[in-house]
Amino acid sequence: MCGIVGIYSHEPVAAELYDSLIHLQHRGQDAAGILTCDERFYSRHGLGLVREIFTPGDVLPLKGNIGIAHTRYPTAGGYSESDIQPLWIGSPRGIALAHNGNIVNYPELADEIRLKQHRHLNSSLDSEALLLMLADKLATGSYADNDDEDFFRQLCKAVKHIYRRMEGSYSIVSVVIGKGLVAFRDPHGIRPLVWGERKRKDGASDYIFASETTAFYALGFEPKGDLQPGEVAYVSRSGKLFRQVVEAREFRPCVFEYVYFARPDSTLDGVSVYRSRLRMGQNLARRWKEIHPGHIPDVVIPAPFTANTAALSFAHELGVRYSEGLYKNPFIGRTFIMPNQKARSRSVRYKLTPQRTEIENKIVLIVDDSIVRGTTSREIVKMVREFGAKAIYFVSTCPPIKNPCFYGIDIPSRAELIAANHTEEQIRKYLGVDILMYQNQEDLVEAVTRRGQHHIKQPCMACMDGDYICGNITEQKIAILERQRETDRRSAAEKQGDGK
Ligand SMILES: O=P(O)(O)OC[C@H]1O[C@H](OP(=O)(O)OP(=O)(O)O)[C@H](O)[C@@H]1O
Ligand SMILES: NC(=O)CC[C@H](N)C(=O)O
Ligand SMILES: [Mg+2]
Repeated sequence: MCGIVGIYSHEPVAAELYDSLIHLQHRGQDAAGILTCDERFYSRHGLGLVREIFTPGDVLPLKGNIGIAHTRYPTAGGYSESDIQPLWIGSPRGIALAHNGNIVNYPELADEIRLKQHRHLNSSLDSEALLLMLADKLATGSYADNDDEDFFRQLCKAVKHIYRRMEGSYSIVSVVIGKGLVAFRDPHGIRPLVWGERKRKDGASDYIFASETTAFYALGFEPKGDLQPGEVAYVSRSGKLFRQVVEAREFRPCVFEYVYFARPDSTLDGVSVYRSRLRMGQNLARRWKEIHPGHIPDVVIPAPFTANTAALSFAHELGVRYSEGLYKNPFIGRTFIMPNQKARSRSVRYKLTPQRTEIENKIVLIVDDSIVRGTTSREIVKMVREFGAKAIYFVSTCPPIKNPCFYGIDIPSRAELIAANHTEEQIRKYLGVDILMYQNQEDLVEAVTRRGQHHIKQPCMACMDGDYICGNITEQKIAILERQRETDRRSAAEKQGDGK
């Protein structure tokens, strides 16, 4: 679930792209890159966290008033330098691109590119196939010609072709040398893409397109909303904004953005992430009272950080004390998006410290946003037991995750999903808790859609209900995709000298 950003400004953009990446760090911790342009591209990238990769001395020489940046959480390919984004090519024109999402039919498209078009793919990234297809369709015309309307028409045709051929999820920011900044969102709107405007004193405007609104306030951009499913936006070199929906299909924004991925201060597709998490906690507490009326805990403790918001409303609804009984070291990153199981397991104990005063001799109810592999929950329960809890209840604001995601969350195989292979009773025993309760799917959707100016009828929750909106995901295809990602990851881990 990478973070992407593109900025068109009247001043150099590199520093603002860096600042945006800091505000999108929660979406990807593996690698990051910044690319700017004037008459040529300037780029800098590396493996690791944004602060580890760039020094001011790296960022300031990146010239130009237009640029894009990316923070990566891999869902395809490996973890090597060649898979870092933004990607760019020099012919035709000079086009660069950053991608959030995952292209399901990448293997077929890659074969076509290699075997039929005899073109070279320099990475194992699905995003590269998208870049080549976009470049191909923009190959006519010249960058000397200055007709922005003409270019936008050509761009819309190119993106429409991508919509017809590329199955999966993709929110894209791109720069075309000599032309300007481009952004588009797949026709189902699976991954988020928001935009903002900053009016200058001279009346001109700067524009930003990003995965989330998180950096807008700091950079002085006013949030203007979301790109619609199937919408293309273009800011020409002279600063004119063009927007057009070229092909909308059934809108299916990913529900897991609200559950876990997005930062709580973001508003995505008209719904406040923070408020949706409060409603998740409220709905879950109402069910708890219905299903387990005699089991009122002494204290409600979140599995920090993401679950904090839902735990707050859960405790409020139950009339029980909310307590930060597990302290999370803020300097350690998110566990779930770490690339391998060894790193994830090690990390839970390393970053969380139980507080005896909040746990000992108490009936503790732990709220987490999700139980995916069960790594976090099992480890936390052990820690809370060690600190003397009398009984432990565990609730998850996300229903059981039983199916792989092929649209941008790196859970591509059922083998690693605890709920795909175990009953709730088995999971309860595995976690070592007295009561385990999951949110149900209806209550989750209700929590996301209850308020806000939005058009969400049914979010994508394929990981819970198996309803895959695109990519012709059959049982046979699932098996192929599971094997393929497993091979990718294994070879990446071998290169890193690390087991899975
Ligand atoms: O069942 P698992 O595979 O362990 O995954 C689920 C856990 O991972 C995430 O936390 P994470 O530590 O990534 O980050 P957070 O601080 O945002 O909660 C999520 O919030 C759950 O706690
Ligand atoms: N999480 C994402 O959006 C990943 C984008 C792209 N598929 C990659 O692996 O880099
Ligand atoms: Mg967590």
